[in-house]
This record gives sequence, structure tokens and C-alpha cells, in this order.
Amino acid sequence: MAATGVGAGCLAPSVRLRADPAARATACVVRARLRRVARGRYVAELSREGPAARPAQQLAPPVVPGFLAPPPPAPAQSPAPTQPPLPDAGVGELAPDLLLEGIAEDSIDTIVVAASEQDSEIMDANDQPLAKVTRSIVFVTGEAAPYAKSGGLGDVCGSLPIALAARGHRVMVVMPRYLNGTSDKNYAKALYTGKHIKIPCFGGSHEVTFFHEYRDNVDWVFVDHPSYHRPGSLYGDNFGAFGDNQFRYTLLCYAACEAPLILELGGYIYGQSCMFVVNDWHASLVPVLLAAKYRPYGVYRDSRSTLVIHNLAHQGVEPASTYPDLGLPPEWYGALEWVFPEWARRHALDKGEAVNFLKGAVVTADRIVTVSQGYSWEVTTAEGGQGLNELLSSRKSVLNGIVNGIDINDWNPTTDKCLPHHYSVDDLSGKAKCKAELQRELGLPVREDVPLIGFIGRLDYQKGIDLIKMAIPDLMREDVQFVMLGSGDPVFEGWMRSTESSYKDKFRGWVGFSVPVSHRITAGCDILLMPSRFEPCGLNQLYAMQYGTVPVVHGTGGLRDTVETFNPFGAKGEEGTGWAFSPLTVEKMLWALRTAISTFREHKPSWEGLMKRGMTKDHTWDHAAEQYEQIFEWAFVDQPYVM
Ligand SMILES: Nc1ncnc2c1ncn2[C@@H]1O[C@H](COP(=O)(O)OP(=O)(O)O[C@H]2O[C@H](CO)[C@@H](O)[C@H](O)[C@H]2O)[C@@H](O)[C@H]1O
Repeated sequence: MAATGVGAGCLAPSVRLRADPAARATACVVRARLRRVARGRYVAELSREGPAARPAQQLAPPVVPGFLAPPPPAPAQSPAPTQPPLPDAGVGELAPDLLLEGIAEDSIDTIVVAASEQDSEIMDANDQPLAKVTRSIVFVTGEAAPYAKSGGLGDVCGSLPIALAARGHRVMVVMPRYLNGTSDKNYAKALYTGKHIKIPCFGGSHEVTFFHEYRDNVDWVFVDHPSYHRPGSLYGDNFGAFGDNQFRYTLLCYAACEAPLILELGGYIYGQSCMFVVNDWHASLVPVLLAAKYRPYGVYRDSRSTLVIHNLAHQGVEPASTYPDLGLPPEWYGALEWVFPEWARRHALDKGEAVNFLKGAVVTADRIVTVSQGYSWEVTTAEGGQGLNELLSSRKSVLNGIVNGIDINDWNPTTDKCLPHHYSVDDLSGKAKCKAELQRELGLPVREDVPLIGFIGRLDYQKGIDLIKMAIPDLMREDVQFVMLGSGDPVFEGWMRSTESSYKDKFRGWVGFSVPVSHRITAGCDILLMPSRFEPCGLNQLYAMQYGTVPVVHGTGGLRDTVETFNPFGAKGEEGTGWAFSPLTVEKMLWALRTAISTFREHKPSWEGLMKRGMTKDHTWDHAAEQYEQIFEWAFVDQPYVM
């Protein structure tokens, strides 16, 4: 039995058959024409074509229950021999998932689902179309919240798929099943699919299995292998990055290529016409595998891939001698080939030859997206391109920037479960209470009049921690409070601890990774500081604005795109949502902070305006999801970049 889609907005992947063993097997074709009758409700007009000799009375009448309409009693259980044959018979209301009951599965050769473009649209609350064309989308990622998160990549891959699924797409996310003793409970609802494959790489055949959870209309697929079960964080432990990360993410990429072909999720596989969305270096082997190992055999010729760059600083680079381990044909070496400049080589005999996963995706993916427009330009410059600028420039015609959204269910001051008090743009009193609670929790003097400045993030060169370190002695001379939450570089962790003991009434350094604490800091602070050296998008400034906390940021990448510097003399009165300073120097940062502090102290109405403008900005994923759809459509208009 085959299911084919006809017409724009092919719905075939979601057609489901419920076979009735009582029905007689007779070859036929069922045509199901979907007509949209209301938002989310469809009528299927069924007609059956089959051999002229087909005895009509041997077939049970169709029952077409929808998700929304309660299923009618199942006449299939007692087929009435006098029932007329099908022609245009079964009509019922149903969601886009078409369920045919009472027809023997093996009695049907083909289901043709025809829906005009208009009919197949999923409508929004105002009955306006969301997605024009629905697709099968496969996200491949090293992390996705709430299962596993080490930073912004996890946030994005935990919420963008849900936003796309809400627009009518069929979405799968493929990521490792990390079991490390602390996050195991996050995978509790994921069930073993019974599917396992053997992956030929690294000198052996490695068995991986698949687990699955269906949540928020998304198929969350977890690849299981012993190398994902170990203490520490996702990518390393106290001794640094895991030495076998290249192996672990090679397995992920192979598994992600197989998943749409073998996993029957909701009864049906995703098939060969997918959009693979590969995130950062962990997933970057996917487009290379599609080109080198599938398309030459006629598989995935109708699929496309989009590389999403969240952070160019991590590229998955290993010695060239590891290439044979990857299981790729020798002639594909050039796609991953990477030669370090002489200054970056370790000794005179080092030829600097390496393989670079991210580079592999840059030269094979159909489209490339960075997580802000500003960053999409920066990656083409020598300063921001981390060595890939020339290659990325050569692909400028398919390079776009889309600013991330945020998960409004998770980050919403009116409902946030991590907060002791709630508030909204109309009633900010809860924010003052959150501030007092935070000061109490941190053991700082509880004072409403003192500006409380926060920092949340990885303690990493990228985040400009060294600038904060240099500025602290000056800043601590002011009447301010400062709280930092972060983990990473042990040198900075030690510095945070010692600074806390030097400025007991003013500074708190919380070393560690705690999502609830990050929510409480975002809500309780007045100012959020982000002096990032580079920032592809940045999420904390978006969370801050959503919570009425005014961001002071270095004007780079996504920070420049999202934070508008305060202007008291704008054309329509006061404008702006924070301060974006540039260039990145301690003096400039202190100047921006002092301007913010004096506005907080001396211009209360202006401060409230800043808070409210930030809170009323649209930070939802809807707009970004629509832009991703556009990129996918462009990709499908073109032939695959590498056949
Ligand atoms: N100690 C801690 N405790 C609790 N939570 C913590 C934490 N440290 C960080 N976080 C959380 O991790 C996330 C960090 O996201 P960012 O976007 O700011 O940076 P990151 O560099 O990880 O992401 C990369 O990918 C994202 C997504 O595309 C880009 O926005 C970004 O610019 C790019 O560098 C936020 O949700 C933050 O609250």
C-alpha cells in the first residue's frame, strides 16, 4: 500500500490507516479530498476506485473520525452486506491526520490525498493561514531543552521545533540520549522504539538504538549509545572536553540520516523528502552524509539541508588522520579538509592538516542561517569568521540571518514557576518583590533604591568576563549590587569566589548552572550586563527585556540587532530598550553602566518607559518560524547544492 500526496500542501505523510481484519481484501485506490471547513477542521470526501468487478457489498462503509469530532460507533465491526459501495461516501470532520477505519489495509493500493493549497493550510486564531506548504522537518542537534541544555543552543532547539510544528509542519528532533545521573529523569517518558541500527565507522560496527517521545506535536527522537552515558556535562567533564566527541557526534549524524527512513512515528515514516536542520558542528556531518552516502544511491534526492550556525567558535576540528574513521568515501576528504595557518601549528613538523565538521556543512548544506542578521555579516569578515569567512562569503547568496525567539511559556513573568512573585507590564509591583526576595536569597542588603546588576552565562572568553573582572574595582566604588551566575573557566570561577569575599555587601558570585536561579536573577535585577566579545544572537538580553530588566550590552552581532540604545529625544518621545555600547573597552562599558545607573536613580519615569518598551516587544518564535519557512521554501526551489 502506498500513500501519495497530490496538490500543494501534500498531506500524505500524515495519512493513517486503521485496518479492519474483517474487511475483505480487494485492490483499490482511495481518493481522499480534504476540504477545510473551519480552523483545524477538515472534511474528507472519499471515493474509491478499484477493479470493476469489485463486489461492493464486501466492503465495510468508511468511518472517518477526526481528532476533534468524537469517533462514531464503528460499523466496521459488523459490515452490512447491503451497504452501498464507497463513491463519495465517507464524509466526516477530521484534523489533518486522516484516519480511515473499516477498510482493510491490504485492500488498498494507493491513497491519493488531494487538497488544494488553500484547503491544506493550517489556520491561526484569526483564521489566517500559517504555513503555506507543510513539510517534514528533521532537526539534528547536540542538545535541546528540557532534555539536555548547556546554553542557548538547547533553548533554541527546544522551542523552534515546537513553533514550526504549531504551524502545521511534521517535525522531528534527533539528539543523543544523555544519561549522566542528573538529567536521566528528563528522558523518562521516551520509550524504546524497537529500532536499532549498526553504524559502520571508527573501525567497527556500532549499534545505536532509538527512543521516542511525542510532545507538543513534535517527535523527540533520542539516539542511545553507551558513549552518551557518562558523568559530567554534555560535552566534557572537569578534565575538559571528552576525547571521543568526534565519534559521539558522528554516530548522531548517521543515526539522524537513518531516522526518517526507519522510524514509524505515529504509524508512518518521515520518508525521503525532508528538510534537515543541522545545528552547529555536532550535526554538521549530516549534509556531507546526504551528499556522499545517500544521494549517489538515489536516496534523499528530494531532501534539503539547512545549516544553522549558533556559534562559529566551535567547529569540531580533529587531526586529518581521523578522516578514515568517519566511514566516508576517500574522495570526500576535500569537503572536510582543513589546514591551520602556520602560526596556529604546534611544532615545526606539524603540517596543520585537520578535518573540520562545520566546514563540511558550510560547503554542502543547501542553505545557511545564522541566528541574527548582524552575525550573518560578521561571519563573512576576517574578524568574525573564525577562519571560515572566505568560504562563508562564497556562499553569501544562500546565507541569511534570523534572530532567535524565546519560549514564552518558559520565560513569562506573569506565570514563571521559578519566581516568588509574578508581574506584568500593567502591574510591576511583583518585580520589586522579586528583587527584594533575590537580595534576601543572596544575603545582600534588601534595598529597593540600589541598582542590582546581573550577569548570567558561560564563563568564557566569548562572554567578556575579563572585562567585568577589570571593571569590578571601579564599579564597586559605586552604590550598586552585582550578582553573577556562571560556570566554565576555573580561573574565573575562582575569581568570582574571591571577589565575593572582598565585597561582601555588594557582590555575589554563584558558580554553577541553575535554570531556576537564572530566572530569579533575570526577574530580580534592574540591569543585565552582557559585554560579549561576539554574540551570534544572545538570549539573555531577550529574557531580560521580557522581564523588564534593562540590558546593557556590547553592540555586536545579535545584541546590536535586538537592544536599542536609550534616546530621550526620539522623534516620538523617548525611545530605546537599553544601552548597546561600542567599542568593547572597560571605559565604554563603565560609561554605559553609569548612564544606566543614573537613569535608574534620577529619572524614574524614563526608567519605567525603558522597562515597558522591552516588555512589550514581540520576542515570540512566531516571526522567526515564518522566516525559517521561507528559507526552507527557497531551498526546495533549488536543486540540492551537492547532488
Ligand atoms: N550558569 C548558568 N545557569 C543557568 N543558565 C545558564 C547559565 N549559563 C548560561 N545559561 C543559560 O544558557 C543560555 C545561554 O544562551 P546564550 O544565547 O546567551 O548563549 P550561548 O553562548 O550558550 O549560545 C549560542 O547559541 C545561542 C542560540 O542560538 C545564541 O543566542 C548565542 O549567541 C550563541 O553564543 C541562556 O538560556 C542562559 O540563561
